[in-house]
Amino acid sequence: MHQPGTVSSSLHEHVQIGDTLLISAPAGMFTLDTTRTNPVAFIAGGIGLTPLLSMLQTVVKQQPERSAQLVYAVRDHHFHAFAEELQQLAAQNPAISHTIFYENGTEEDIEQKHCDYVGRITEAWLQQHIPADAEVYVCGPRPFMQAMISILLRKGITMENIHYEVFGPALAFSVD
Ligand SMILES: NC(=O)C1=CN([C@@H]2O[C@H](COP(=O)(O)OP(=O)(O)OC[C@H]3O[C@@H](n4cnc5c(N)ncnc54)[C@H](O)[C@@H]3O)[C@@H](O)[C@H]2O)C=CC1
Repeated sequence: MHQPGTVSSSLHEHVQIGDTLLISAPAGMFTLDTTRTNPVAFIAGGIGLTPLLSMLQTVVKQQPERSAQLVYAVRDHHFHAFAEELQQLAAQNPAISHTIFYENGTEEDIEQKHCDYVGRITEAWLQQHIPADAEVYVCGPRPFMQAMISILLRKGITMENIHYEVFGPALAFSVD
């Protein structure tokens, strides 16, 4: 069987607590463009939330006036990451909004304000809530990104304003 994640597997198998590691600074293309001032939307699926939360924190620090929204799709409350951080970030920053979708949620989850909607992010919701002039960052499982980017393109947002990150080879990635 193919072993996924060469680096993570090696870390799990060989590195011990207390070991000293030589690491380089982070690098990559999936970074927030803070020269832009148009509204920014972060669309996260599952653990794809992690880089987007970091970008949202950067908006708060460096562009507090910039309108920013986080849309987060996750299976249910067991998988809901950084719930408190997100609540606090949104509560302390009027320019930020966040919307949570629980794929397998219940009406009780909505009543208890764990999530806003039950089910996946819908085309109708994105069409209505993502501003046409938004800069959009998408990160999640491949089928999720394909679905989200296809909707954004149908909405008229151009690829120039859509940013996404595929973990591993990007060869199989295409949109409708
Ligand atoms: N950018 C990347 O390359 C990323 C890759 N992954 C990989 O994806 C796999 C699953 O990651 P999990 O965090 O467990 O995510 P997951 O499988 O729990 O999915 C998260 C949410 O995405 C939504 N979703 C999934 N497929 C969809 C589709 N076809 N259309 C619309 N919405 C959809 C659902 O609301 C679901 O609850 C892992 O192997 C992970 O490594 C995860 C995040 C980022």
